[in-house]
Amino acid sequence: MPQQAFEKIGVIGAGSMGSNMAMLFAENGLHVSVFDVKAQNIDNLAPVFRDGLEPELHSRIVSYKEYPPFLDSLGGANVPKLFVLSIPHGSAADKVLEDIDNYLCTGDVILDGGNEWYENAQRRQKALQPRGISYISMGVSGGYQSARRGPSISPSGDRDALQKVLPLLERFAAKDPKTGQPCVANLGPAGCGHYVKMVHNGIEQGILGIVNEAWEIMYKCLHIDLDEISEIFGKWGEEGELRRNFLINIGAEICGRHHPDGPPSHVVNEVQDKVVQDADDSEGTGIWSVMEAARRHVSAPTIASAHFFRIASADRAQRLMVVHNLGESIGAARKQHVEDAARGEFLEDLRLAVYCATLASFAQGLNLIARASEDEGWGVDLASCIRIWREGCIIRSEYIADLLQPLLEKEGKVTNVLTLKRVGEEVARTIPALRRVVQRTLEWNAHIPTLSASLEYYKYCAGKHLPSQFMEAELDYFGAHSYDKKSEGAGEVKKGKHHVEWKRA
Ligand SMILES: NC(=O)C1=CN([C@@H]2O[C@H](COP(=O)(O)OP(=O)(O)OC[C@H]3O[C@@H](n4cnc5c(N)ncnc54)[C@H](OP(=O)(O)O)[C@@H]3O)[C@@H](O)[C@H]2O)C=CC1
Ligand SMILES: O=C(CO)[C@H](O)[C@H](O)COP(=O)(O)O
Repeated sequence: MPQQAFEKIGVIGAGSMGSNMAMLFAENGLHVSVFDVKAQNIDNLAPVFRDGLEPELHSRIVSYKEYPPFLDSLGGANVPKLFVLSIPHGSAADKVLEDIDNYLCTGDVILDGGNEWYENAQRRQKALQPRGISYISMGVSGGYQSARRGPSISPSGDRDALQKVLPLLERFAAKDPKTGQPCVANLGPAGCGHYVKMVHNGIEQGILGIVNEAWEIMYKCLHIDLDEISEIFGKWGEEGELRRNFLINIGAEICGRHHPDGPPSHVVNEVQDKVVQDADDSEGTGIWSVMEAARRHVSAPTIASAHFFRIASADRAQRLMVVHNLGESIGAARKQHVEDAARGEFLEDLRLAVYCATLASFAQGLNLIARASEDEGWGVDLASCIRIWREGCIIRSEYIADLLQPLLEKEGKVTNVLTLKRVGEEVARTIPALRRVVQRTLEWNAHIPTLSASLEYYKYCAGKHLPSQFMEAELDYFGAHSYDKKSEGAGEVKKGKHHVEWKRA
């Protein structure tokens, strides 16, 4: 029997995501109650909702500074309620669940829309399930603009509860402009929705690094002015391999944005070169993606290099001490003179290099999801991940989605995206451009941790004879770690059978 759909939703956490989702829920026919721990945050919402919503919807959202009236507005302690949490990861959600515990009852559904560590989500789901309360691990992507207009959503958890809320989430989610399909899918059991969102952010971190490096090469090395870079990014984002690539599209807008008042100046030029959200622990997904890749033995150097670059960027004061110690020239990108004709050719190489490296970031992320899904028995469908990332999210990239979705749908279970024939053809077609860009920009001393790591990734993944032959011998020399012999074929991922007494102890 179909369950009665919810008519009300309680949004807990009225920050940039929560407040915008509240308005979108109101537009999707729900009565919305909003709560935040800080009274000031609730006071700040009044003008936001007044200006952001059509007048006839104003009465659909009511904000609360205390839990009891907030929870009563949703029906109180004995009526099944729908919540969405949009708060920082970690202890905040545990505190919320503790605070509202007396009001929770069988049939309640809690959508955790934060960037949560998947094991926290699994723990909460396990604790609430015996009481008939469904905790849904719900990745939400696309930043606050998408929270307002339609995000990409990766929910997972109790199947019946998800069945009940999926029609609402399908209305709420971004729609693929090609097919009109909502960018949401039930990804599997508890925790994996947050895992997929974590990896989305890992891939995002890789692409942010790649685009960042392309920007420096154009701006600092080739001395292209920002308005022209805006046009270049604009063209890249219109057609070809980078079409409708969100981070390229917004790169065009960022480079073209001038201060409206005063003498002409670009906003991006006043931005300090620090990315701090990993280092101040406000965001965990980048860190966890790197940890998970290492823990599950999945090679993900594009994602990891972008991450370590960000960490080094965060503490500018410490960096300046290193600059003082090592000298300025070591870390400074150098200006180059490139003839006009050669410049066009180089920019085309750069465009393809950005694509080739972006494909590496996707491959690494998908391989990580595949491995985690296998380890945990989640059964995550990689094609569904690509489908829900087609619109509304930060890593949306039409060409890559058009390439990967049909391949993954056809193949079903894939453990390594680089083994797919069409992906191989794409890498073969574009890696020469990536190689040329890395080669030249290395000479220019540009910062290219992510581009160069992506090149090396392809090189070692496609290496028939790796120098690790020598590494294995060294490991055997000092650690008696033993090795497999070439004559024995590929063998398993297991300790070898042979040891040589290289030197007596
Ligand atoms: N910003 C983005 O682009 C995206 C963010 N996310 C995730 O969504 C979640 C919310 O992000 P965002 O809106 O950007 O963050 P904000 O900091 O803007 O909002 C979080 C809100 O939750 C409040 N809060 C903190 N602790 C509690 C609590 N225990 N109970 C109730 N409210 C609480 C905060 O109050 P206070 O002001 O006191 O801190 C704040 O108002 C995070 O998990 C984030 O990682 C997901 C996708 C995109
Ligand atoms: O979740 C997000 C987008 O999807 C948030 O924007 C988040 O802040 C991204 O952080 P990071 O780049 O550190 O992963």
